[in-house]
Amino acid sequence: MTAERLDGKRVAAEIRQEVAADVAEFVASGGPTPCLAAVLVGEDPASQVYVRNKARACEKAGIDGRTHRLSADVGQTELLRLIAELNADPSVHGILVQLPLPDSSYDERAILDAVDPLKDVDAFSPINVGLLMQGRPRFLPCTPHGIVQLLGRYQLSVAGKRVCVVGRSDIVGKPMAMMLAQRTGTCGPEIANATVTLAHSRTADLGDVCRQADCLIAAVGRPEMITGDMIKPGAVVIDVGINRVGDKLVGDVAYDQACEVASAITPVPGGVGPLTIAMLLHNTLIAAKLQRS
Ligand SMILES: NC(=O)C1=CN([C@@H]2O[C@H](COP(=O)(O)OP(=O)(O)OC[C@H]3O[C@@H](n4cnc5c(N)ncnc54)[C@H](OP(=O)(O)O)[C@@H]3O)[C@@H](O)[C@H]2O)C=CC1
Ligand SMILES: Nc1nc(=O)c2c([nH]1)NC[C@@H]1CN(c3ccc(C(=O)N[C@@H](CCC(=O)O)C(=O)O)cc3)C=[N+]21
Repeated sequence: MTAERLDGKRVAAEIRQEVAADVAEFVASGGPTPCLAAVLVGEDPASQVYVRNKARACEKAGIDGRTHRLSADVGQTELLRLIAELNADPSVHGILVQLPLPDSSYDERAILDAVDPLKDVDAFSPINVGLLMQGRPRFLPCTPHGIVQLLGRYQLSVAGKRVCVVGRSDIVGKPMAMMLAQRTGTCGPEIANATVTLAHSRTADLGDVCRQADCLIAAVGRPEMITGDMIKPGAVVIDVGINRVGDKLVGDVAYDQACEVASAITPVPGGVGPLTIAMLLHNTLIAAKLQRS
């Protein structure tokens, strides 16, 4: 079998056009130009790329994208001061603090908690996590939401099926598992009602657990750790991993092997990454709408 390539880049472009049209309509109706403030602390090269891509995407969608670059040693107090300033600035609708922060001198939890929940376009604040958990989300976290959109637009239903999410981070794995297990309509009309297994580094017999899955979602951060023998024939494989190996980007899935077994798979690059950015733009427009009313 040669798996269908799920083109995240194309679907992301489609979503970005839809967001651009919605932004234009919102502004034409007298709304303010949506504005996203990204905060980048330090010089991490991957973060630089991501923030640059995001700024370009904002511009194309008619969103005002601002980047606040701080040196790695500004410190907790200064960073909290900037967040308080952005919270209080009515022209800023969305705030994103790029992770990871440069070192352990920052209390990441306290910094993310400081972002006004109405401007929390990453959906990392406790209130937004809680609302999602309860099935009444305000913002959906960007990466899992991008995956839901991709599955929906390729009409790959997971309803009633077994999904295995590998990785239990607060950014990807945990909210992904939660979203796919929700009732119809909770996270949009597209995708719900899966039977979800959430695997992690303490999972026994990971290969067996993965092989049960009709849909396998890898968000681990280990290059090509999901090998062909861990995939159920005909499964849909979503590779969230972004790993820099030498000068190449590789996913968490051994792509060539997986293509022989899976029915559909996302590539890296060009899979989940571009969708994350598209959903961030979507959330920025939602934030602007929330703050208008
Ligand atoms: N495409 C995109 O838009 C995005 C991509 N990413 C990428 O996705 C990957 C994961 O990121 P993130 O979710 O932040 O990851 P984290 O590093 O926060 O978490 C990794 C998870 O993988 C689990 N894990 C580690 N080793 C194993 C193993 N051998 N077997 C099973 N599980 C294991 C960990 O388990 P435990 O909890 O037990 O430690 C943990 O739950 C990274 O490559 C990252 O760059 C991230 C965000 C967005
Ligand atoms: N507060 C916060 N929110 C995030 O959403 C967040 C974060 N911090 N920190 C890091 C991770 C990672 N992440 C990516 C987004 C897009 C691509 C992306 O566009 N990738 C391109 C390739 C880009 C390249 O060439 O390097 C692709 O996969 O095709 C990658 C990774 C968001 N994250």
